[in-house]
Amino acid sequence: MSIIVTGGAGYIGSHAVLALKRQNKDVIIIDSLQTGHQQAVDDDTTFYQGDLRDSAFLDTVFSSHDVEAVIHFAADSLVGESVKDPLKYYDNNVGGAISLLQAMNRHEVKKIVFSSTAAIYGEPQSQYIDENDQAVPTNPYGETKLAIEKILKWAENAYGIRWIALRYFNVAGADIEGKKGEDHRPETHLIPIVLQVALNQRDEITVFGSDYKTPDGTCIRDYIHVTDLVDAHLLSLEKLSDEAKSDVYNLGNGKGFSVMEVIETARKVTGQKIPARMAPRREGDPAYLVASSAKATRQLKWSPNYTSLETIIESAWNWYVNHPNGYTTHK
Ligand SMILES: NC(=O)c1ccc[n+]([C@@H]2O[C@H](COP(=O)([O-])OP(=O)(O)OC[C@H]3O[C@@H](n4cnc5c(N)ncnc54)[C@H](O)[C@@H]3O)[C@@H](O)[C@H]2O)c1
Ligand SMILES: O=c1ccn([C@@H]2O[C@H](COP(=O)(O)OP(=O)(O)O[C@H]3O[C@H](CO)[C@H](O)[C@H](O)[C@H]3O)[C@@H](O)[C@H]2O)c(=O)[nH]1
Repeated sequence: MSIIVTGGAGYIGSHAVLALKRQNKDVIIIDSLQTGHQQAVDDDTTFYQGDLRDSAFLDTVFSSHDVEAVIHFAADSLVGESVKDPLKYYDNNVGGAISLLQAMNRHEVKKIVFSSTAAIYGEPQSQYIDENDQAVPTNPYGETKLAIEKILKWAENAYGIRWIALRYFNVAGADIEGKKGEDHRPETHLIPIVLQVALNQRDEITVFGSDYKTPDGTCIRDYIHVTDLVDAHLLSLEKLSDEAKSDVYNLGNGKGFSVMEVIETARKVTGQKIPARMAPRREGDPAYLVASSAKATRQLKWSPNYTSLETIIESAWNWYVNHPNGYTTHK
C-alpha cells in the first residue's frame, strides 16, 4: 500500500517524504512544481508532475497504485499574495482539494491528513490558542484553509472519507541530517530571511514593527521544527488507521519567541552580525500567536523533540551553509 504526498517537492512535503521513507513506507509524490523543486525529490521516489485540478491526471496516478492514504500539502500559502489575488487561492487551494477528494472518492481512498494553518484563527482570542477558539480568518489564504476543513466534514458525511486537519503555527528549521531544507521563492518567512542576511545575500533584516505590546516590542510567534511537525502527520496516519474519528489539531511548540529573539539567536548560531532595521508594522500581523498543542500531545501522543530556538535555527543554518543557493536551479 502506498501513501500519496501532494506537494512533496515543497518545503514541508519533502520533509514528510523523507520521514515516510525512513519508516520504509511506499511514497508517491504529486507536485506541479509551481513552488516546489525537482531537486527536492530523490531519484528513488515515485514522482508524478502535474496539477491536482487535473482529474484525468489524478485518475492515472490513483489507478496505477494501491493507495492507502493521502497527505495533502499542495497549496499556495502567501498571505499577502492571497489578499491581492484571492481567486488564485480559492482556485488552487479549494479547487485542488475538491479535485483531490473527488479522485479519492472515485478510487475508494478513505484517509487524508490535511495541512491547515493557524491563519484560520485570525486575531487570537486567548494567549494560548486552542482548537475551540473562534476561527475568523483575516485573509483569503486562511479562509481557503478553513473552507477545506468544512469540505472535509461534509465529504466524510457523504463519502466516508476520514480526515485529520493539522493547524500549523510557524514551521521552521531543516532536516537534522541536512538532507532537505527550505527554499521558498520569494522567501517571506523570518528565519530564512535572517539567515540569508547572515550569508551576505541580503544587507539587513527589516523588523516589521517594534511598538507591539510585547516585552521587546516585536511580534511573538510559535516556531515549530519541521521534523516535529512531520512526526504529527505520521501519528495522524496511524490514528486514522485505528478508525479514530476525524479531528483538528494545533501544532506548535507552545513557546513564543519575538522577532528580536530570533535575530539574537541567529547571531549567536551563525557568528554573523546580521544588521537589523526597525520598520513599520506589516499589515495583518497579530502581536502574539502561540499554540496550545495539548490536544495533539494527548490524543496523537505527539511530543516535539526540537523545541529550542537555537536547535531550530542551527538546523536551518546547516542546510543554508551547504546549499547557499537553495535547490540551485529553480524548477
Ligand atoms: N510553511 C509554513 O510555515 C506553513 C504554515 C502553515 C501551513 N502551511 C501549509 O503547509 C503546506 C506546505 O507548505 P510549504 O511551506 O511546504 O509550501 P511549498 O510552497 O514549499 O510547498 C507546496 C507544494 O505544493 C505544490 N503545489 C501547489 N499547488 C499545487 C497543485 N495545484 N497541484 C500540485 N502541486 C501543487 C507546489 O509546487 C509545492 O511543491 C501548505 O498547504 C501550506 O499552506 C505552511
Ligand atoms: O522580513 C521579515 C519577515 C517577517 N517578520 C516578522 O516575523 C514574524 C514571523 O513572520 P513570518 O512571515 O515568518 O510568519 P507569519 O507569522 O507571518 O506566518 C506564518 O504563520 C501564519 C499563521 O498565522 C501562516 O500559517 C503562514 O503560512 C506562516 O508562514 C512576523 O511577526 C513578521 O512580521 C519580520 O519582522 N521581517
